Amino acid sequence: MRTLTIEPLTKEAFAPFGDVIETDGSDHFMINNGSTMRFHKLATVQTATPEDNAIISIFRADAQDMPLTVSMLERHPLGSQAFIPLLGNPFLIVVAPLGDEPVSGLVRAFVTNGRQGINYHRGVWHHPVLTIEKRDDFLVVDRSGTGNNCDEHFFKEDERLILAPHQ
Ligand SMILES: NC(=O)N[C@@H](O)C(=O)O
Ligand code: NI
Repeated sequence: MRTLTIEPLTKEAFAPFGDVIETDGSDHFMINNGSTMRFHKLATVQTATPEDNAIISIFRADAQDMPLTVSMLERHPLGSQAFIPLLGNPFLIVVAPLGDEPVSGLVRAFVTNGRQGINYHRGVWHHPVLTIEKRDDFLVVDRSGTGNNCDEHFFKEDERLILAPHQ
């Protein structure tokens, strides 16, 4: 099984998968009579139909045992999904490009710097949220509406991958 190289998260590297939500290097302008800096339109919430809603949730996620065998990825065909860390901790991301199924050889892993969130675009294959801390809180912005919005793909045994952040 291939051990994933864990790349530092950057807007450029993550562009095929979605947006990086961060102040560093982002467009901004002053508002509120000069008392507030607005980092504007860092990501767009994607939905599928006019009846859909963009909703805001909090995920309190417990750490997976590491090293982790990545045996599955999921995608949300009807909407984007954003994870914004509430406690300032780095977290791990495992993604694969759009397609009918994730391609094991194209799976990539990233680690955030604690000041970054991400917004998976519609249909981007990703692993369910992966903390580095024992437990961590995320603000999550995603789509609510009718129909199935979560496809899961389970890799064949020889396609599975290893995520080993502490080595
Ligand atoms: N199932 C759910 O709401 N969470 C996943 O989509 C995830 O990416 O963690
Ligand atoms: Ni998801």
